[in-house]
Amino acid sequence: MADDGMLLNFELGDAPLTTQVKFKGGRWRDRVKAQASVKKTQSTPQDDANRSTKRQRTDDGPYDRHHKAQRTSANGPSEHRPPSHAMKTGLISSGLFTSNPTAVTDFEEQKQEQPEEPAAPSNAPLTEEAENFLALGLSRRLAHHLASKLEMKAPTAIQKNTIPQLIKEDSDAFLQAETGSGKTLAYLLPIVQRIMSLSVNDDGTPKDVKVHRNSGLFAIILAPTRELCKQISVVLEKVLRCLPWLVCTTVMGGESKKSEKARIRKGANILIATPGRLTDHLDHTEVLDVGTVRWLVLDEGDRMMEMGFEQDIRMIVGKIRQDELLKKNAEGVLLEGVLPSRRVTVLCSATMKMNVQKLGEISLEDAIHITASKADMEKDAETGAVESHFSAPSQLKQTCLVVPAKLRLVTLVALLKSTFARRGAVMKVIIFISCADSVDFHFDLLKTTAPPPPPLADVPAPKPSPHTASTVGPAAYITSLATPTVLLYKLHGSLPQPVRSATLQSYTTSKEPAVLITTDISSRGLDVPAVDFVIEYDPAFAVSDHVHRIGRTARAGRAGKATLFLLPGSEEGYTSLLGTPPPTIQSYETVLQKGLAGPVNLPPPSTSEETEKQTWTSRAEALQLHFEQRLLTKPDGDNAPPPPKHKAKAGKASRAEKPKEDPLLVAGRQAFRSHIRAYATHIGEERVYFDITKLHLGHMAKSFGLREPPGGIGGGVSRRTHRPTVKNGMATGPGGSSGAKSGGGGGGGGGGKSWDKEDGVGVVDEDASRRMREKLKNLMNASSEFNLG
Ligand SMILES: Nc1ncnc2c1ncn2[C@@H]1O[C@H](COP(=O)(O)OP(=O)(O)OP(=O)(O)O)[C@@H](O)[C@H]1O
Repeated sequence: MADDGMLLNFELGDAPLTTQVKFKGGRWRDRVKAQASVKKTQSTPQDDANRSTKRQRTDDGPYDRHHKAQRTSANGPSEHRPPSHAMKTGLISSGLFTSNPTAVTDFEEQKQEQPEEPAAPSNAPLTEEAENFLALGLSRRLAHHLASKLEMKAPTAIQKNTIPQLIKEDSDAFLQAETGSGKTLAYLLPIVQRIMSLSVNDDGTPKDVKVHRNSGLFAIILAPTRELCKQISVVLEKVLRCLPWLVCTTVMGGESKKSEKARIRKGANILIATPGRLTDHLDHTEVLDVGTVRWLVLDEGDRMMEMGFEQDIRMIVGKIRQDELLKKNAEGVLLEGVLPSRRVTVLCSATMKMNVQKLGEISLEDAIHITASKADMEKDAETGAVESHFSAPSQLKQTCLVVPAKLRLVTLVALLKSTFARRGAVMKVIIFISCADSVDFHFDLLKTTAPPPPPLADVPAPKPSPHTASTVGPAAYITSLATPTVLLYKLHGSLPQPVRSATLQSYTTSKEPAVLITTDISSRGLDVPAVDFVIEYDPAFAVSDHVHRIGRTARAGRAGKATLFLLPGSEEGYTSLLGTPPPTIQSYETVLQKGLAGPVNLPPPSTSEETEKQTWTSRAEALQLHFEQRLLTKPDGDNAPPPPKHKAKAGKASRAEKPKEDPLLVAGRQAFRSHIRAYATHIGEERVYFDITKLHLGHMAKSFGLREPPGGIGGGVSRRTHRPTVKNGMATGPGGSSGAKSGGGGGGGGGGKSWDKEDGVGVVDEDASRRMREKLKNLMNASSEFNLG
């Protein structure tokens, strides 16, 4: 799974936490009844078995772990609500609205600070009267093709500043502009224009020189993910339709190397590649000649560095330089005057960090910094410094939802339900989740378990694609009378490439409202223009990733909304990093009230009178209870029968005879573990907001439909009382074996240095965290970039 091989240096223990449930409100008799019933419902037969087994494991250390107390509400919503339906029927598993930490933000005060007027789009194309592609130096043929076939009549600001520069000058360039501002065409159009000029005069008449696919490879474009490579190649193919003698091709992990070799042999003028696969071809595909390469574009350069492609990029740059020197003598005549006399490197990113500067040092020489705003460019040229411009498109409406951990899942459902309440208002949503296991789990949880409706006699049923059978399905819970069908999609780096491509294609072209649940694999460059709403259910590992994630909406001047889920307390401080104006902070109660104003379709169907009478709080409780019960259902649909008491106490022997668990429960536990591990990989500067020691694991487990946190997060490692020794970068010490793998409930605790927290949760040091983050990202985003085959 996605986090295989993750090494942890903290111990959260696998002992179950007993959830302290306090019921408030209603009659005391109801409270006592509910308390008694929760004890009964919380203690499932399976839990009993687990607990008794764990108590016998003396090597696991104490299991009565102390958790940091969070600020709890003195008068949460439950204070004034009537006893809910679930309470009356004795079905409560634990108080959803009790013992929750309260937000530190003053919502009322914050509301008043918000500007009333929506901002004008900052990444839209300019007006036709002000600018056009002809004036920027593109040929009539190309400009006409853009206007007539691609409906692009005027450039965007970054295109306006980049195209003339790259057509006239041969200096390296660093393009930095907001997400969705048209950077792809900003670097593609000048390259195509100059290659075209080899064989066509300015007035459109042909030259004597005939350029064709075998004339040489003139440009290489590197991108971090296969999805992005594919997307760039689609855009380029559309542009090249007016110049059919020019050819582009792609090489990327997950595709057949044999067919890639065959395409290279046939000849191409522009190559789009992932760095790993290109270095592989440079090593093994003799026919790949990079001696004529005049442009090297590094799209999403910072991401490539984060993903550990530095060595590959060094190798590619070195190889092009070396072959360039050899080639100059042989074919200099053909290229002279029209193509750049030297290799031009173009770096491209919406965000810039130190690692991009490093990338610049590897590949750029005297690069000019091109941004969408001339004022920024002039300032940078004056000061000689390249400033970080981290901003989201101004028309993008950002909100933060401060949700206590226990209420996260029901709030997500309520948010989606109200999003699709009006037909056609929102067509495409993306939900970002921290790791692949959690994506899998939420996809399975939120999709319907009902069989598909029988096909109508006179309408042939559409043939389901074998590639999307496990990644696309109709959603449950979030549909409404107005929007009876919402399709759910999942996408992450652990899926096979054909599945990834087919899923993305199906999501992009879906005519039904669609929700894509995904990891950061979809955060960079992905251009699905119709995305109206981005939900960051788990915050990004770094604020720059947040900028890219929310940038999947509000593209090219369109409107868009983004909502970030935060936990009450220190996470709220994260909003200070999110630019100006800061996002509006919303209360989860508003979302729940709106989303659960009407009944949620939960089996078994209740009478309409019964569901109509429910309040939003009781609907939320019923929904949470429903999720928890789904996880406790045996695969055959029955609830697990209680095992005989003697078996529960029988220690090891009983483990072999455990009743079969629901796959959803197994997935929920795995998702929880991976999520907690992923949480520890927030970058150092932001860990003050995302402090793993402040997470309430019991509450967080509830958001995975679990009644208690599963074991095995740093499993098998005893509580540390003194520092482990560090060997070869791996921590060893009591209970932790160097190099042991985590995951699947077992595992070890290598990889870190400090274990200095009283509560047994080790602090992850910066270096270990970086390694973990890299590893996680690699696994999430480009797992098979490194498994070329
Ligand atoms: N001149 C233009 N007129 C109209 N639409 C345009 C123009 N240029 C680009 N677009 C559209 O804008 C959208 C965003 O373009 P692109 O993907 O190149 O943005 P980007 O700046 O690379 O974004 P990101 O940083 O998120 O990768 C695309 O759908 C593209 O078709």
